[in-house]
Amino acid sequence: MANSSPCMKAVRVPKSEAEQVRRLAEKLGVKDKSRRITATGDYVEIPIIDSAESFFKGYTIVEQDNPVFSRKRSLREILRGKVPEELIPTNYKVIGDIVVVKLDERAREYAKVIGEALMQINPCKAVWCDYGRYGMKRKPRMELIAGEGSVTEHRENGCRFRIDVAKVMFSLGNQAERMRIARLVEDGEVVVDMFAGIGYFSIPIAVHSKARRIYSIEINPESYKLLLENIKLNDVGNIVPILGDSQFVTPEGVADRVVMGHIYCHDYLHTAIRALKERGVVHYHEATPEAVIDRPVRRVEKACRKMGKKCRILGFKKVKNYSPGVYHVVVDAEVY
Ligand SMILES: C[S@@+](CC[C@H](N)C(=O)[O-])C[C@H]1O[C@@H](n2cnc3c(N)ncnc32)[C@H](O)[C@@H]1O
Repeated sequence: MANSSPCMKAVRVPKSEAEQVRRLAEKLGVKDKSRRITATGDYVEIPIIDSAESFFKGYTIVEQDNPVFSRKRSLREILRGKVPEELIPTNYKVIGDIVVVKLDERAREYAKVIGEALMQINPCKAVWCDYGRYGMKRKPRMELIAGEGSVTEHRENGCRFRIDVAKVMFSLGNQAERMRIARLVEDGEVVVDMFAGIGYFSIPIAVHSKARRIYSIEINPESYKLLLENIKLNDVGNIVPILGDSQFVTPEGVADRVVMGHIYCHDYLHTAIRALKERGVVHYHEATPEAVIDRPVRRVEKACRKMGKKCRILGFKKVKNYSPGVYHVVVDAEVY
């Protein structure tokens, strides 16, 4: 499996250019907010997220050996004496101007005070507690614990996403993968995004590639509505949004590439293969326990065999840790 240790990249610029580069990183949504901007001598380092280096061509990219982290420590400081040390969250995510935090079962009685502390250290309008996702639609179970509002605009990789955190999921951990796929798309390709959501993959593909057409299929009307808004927001004209179950509405024989961005979608592999032209690439996602780490590859190979097709595994990559001992992985396979 590809190395997945967290990347601590930063753009190193002379002080005089720091503000300009910071603004660019913010605008593109690629500034790593978990680390602080640091200055050494005449140079400033602006932390950026994994795979964002290509936005800073001509600048020096460094791997930070001693990154300075922000926020987490101050959350601990604010909550010391109010919340038992071991129940203070060590991690949370910022989506646009909303903070989303997961709390240990025992920390829930302190939800309000934790929410207020998070509002103190983040310029945000609301804090939501995330109780996980359920069903094939991956609907989040969320509770408002401070502030108000659930709709926000998140920027990443030069794309804008309008999102309602109370209604649809958003995984910041998939950010690098979304950009990786967009970069693989070659000029003139037709792409099918079988689990489009609010446009997680479709929007970056439309923004960063010269795809001829992207069929974006989404079953949940709430996500579909946001997908339509995001198409407008990013001013892209090559996405064909389709509301429906991809098992039934996926066009056949049209695609150079199919994105299966759902971690429980092995039952849809045949549909994905049918969507391809004579030859094409499938990006198949799965949440798989470490003990059966080769299961996703086996499933792709089996589906191809059943359909009388051959396949060549182009890549197998960990996207992120899903839960203890379970990985979210992606298989890239050429099918012909
Ligand atoms: C939550 S997204 C996956 C997240 C995404 N890969 C990312 O980068 O963050 C999966 C989407 O697939 C949709 N979905 C589930 N089953 C579907 C189906 N049969 N047809 C079309 N869309 C489906 C869900 O409603 C959801 O919006």
